[in-house]
Order: sequence, then structure tokens, then C-alpha cells
Amino acid sequence: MTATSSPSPGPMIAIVYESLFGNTRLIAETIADGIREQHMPVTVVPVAKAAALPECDVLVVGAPTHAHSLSSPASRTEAERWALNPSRHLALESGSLTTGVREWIELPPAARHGYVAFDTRVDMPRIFTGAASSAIGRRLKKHGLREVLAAESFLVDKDSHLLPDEHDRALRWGREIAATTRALTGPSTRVHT
Ligand SMILES: Cc1cc2nc3c(=O)[nH]c(=O)nc-3n(C[C@H](O)[C@H](O)[C@H](O)COP(=O)(O)O)c2cc1C
Repeated sequence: MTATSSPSPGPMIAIVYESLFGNTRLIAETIADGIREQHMPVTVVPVAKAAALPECDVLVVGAPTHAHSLSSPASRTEAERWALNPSRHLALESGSLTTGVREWIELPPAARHGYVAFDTRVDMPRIFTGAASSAIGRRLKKHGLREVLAAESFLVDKDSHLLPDEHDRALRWGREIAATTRALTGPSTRVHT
């Protein structure tokens, strides 16, 4: 059988995120902008719609830090209470109460090269805040996935609003993910036999 090579659609990066108030979604979308800037295709999927994600080259997973870790049904209910308080100026993302990364990550998709984790958390020393990205990493490693770039936290103030520099940082980090993925996947043709 002869091997033929055809132009590849490029490496496949999938970003799965959870977001109650919209900050982690905004970071996920900005990371994707940074990746696309490097002419690399990327899919961004909210965790509630990520049940049947196909295999990808690099899986990027992000979540808000709740109680030092990933959200749970109880912490999501607490987040709903925060959003119902008009003085907090927070709005709940649609569909965000149904599930979270904690539940989804029990059955993650295959990622040929590995994963990258990020979180949002309060702008305080990490020892006081915890970081959901650590919980993501622990779980993905248990599933045999390899970390391909060190995890990153994007910071919110004590009222859960993103700090001003985080947008630019997320854009730069997206470019870094693209460069890492390119180095891992090599030339952009795949050989079909
Ligand atoms: C119930 C609850 C618990 C939280 N616990 C923590 C925490 O332990 N550490 C922290 O840094 N931030 C904590 N936060 C703040 C969240 O990290 C912040 O709201 C989140 O990053 C915003 O992301 P989102 O807009 O994508 O939901 C908590 C928020 C809620 C609602």
C-alpha cells in the first residue's frame, strides 16, 4: 500500500473551560485568540458541552478556583447566591450550574501530546487561595496525560472581577501554547496509509 500525504488541518488544540461568572470563559476565549494569531486552529468548548470531545493533539483545561480546588455542586450553589446579590455585580453564565470540570474530568478525551491547565483565582498569595489548575493537573496525570506547559493562574480581585493585565497575559500565553504545540506536532502534513 502506498503512503500518501495530504495537507493537514493543522494540530488540534481543544480548550475546555468552566465559568460561573464569565471570567474563565473570557480567559479561555483570549487564549484561543492567541493560538489563532499563530495560524493554528483551536476549538473552545464550555464544560457542559464537552462530554463527547474527539481526540486532540493538546487539551487545554481551565476552571475557576472554588474552596482551593475545583467547583462542586455545593460551591456552584454558593456562586448562584453570590450572583443573586445585586451589590456584587456578578451574572451567572447560562448552563454553568449543571456540571463542572470536577465531574467532566472523570472521563477526559484522549490528547495525543498532553495537556495544559489554567485557572482563575483571587489575587492573593497562592497558599491562601489554592488553585484549580493543580486539581486539574493531578486528575489528568492519573489518566496518563502529560503536562506539556506549566499551569497558569489568571487573577481576579476580591469581588471576582478580572484584573486589567490578565487579558494581555492570556493572549501571550495562548501564543506560547501554539508554539509548544507546533514544537510537539512537527511539520504540518500528516501521512495517511
Ligand atoms: C463558592 C466560591 C468559592 C471560592 N473559593 C475561592 C478560593 O478558595 N480561592 C480563590 O482564589 N478564589 C475563590 N473564589 C473566587 C473564584 O475563584 C472567582 O469567582 C472565579 O475565579 C471567577 O471565575 P468565573 O468568573 O469563571 O466563575 C471562590 C468563588 C466562589 C463562588
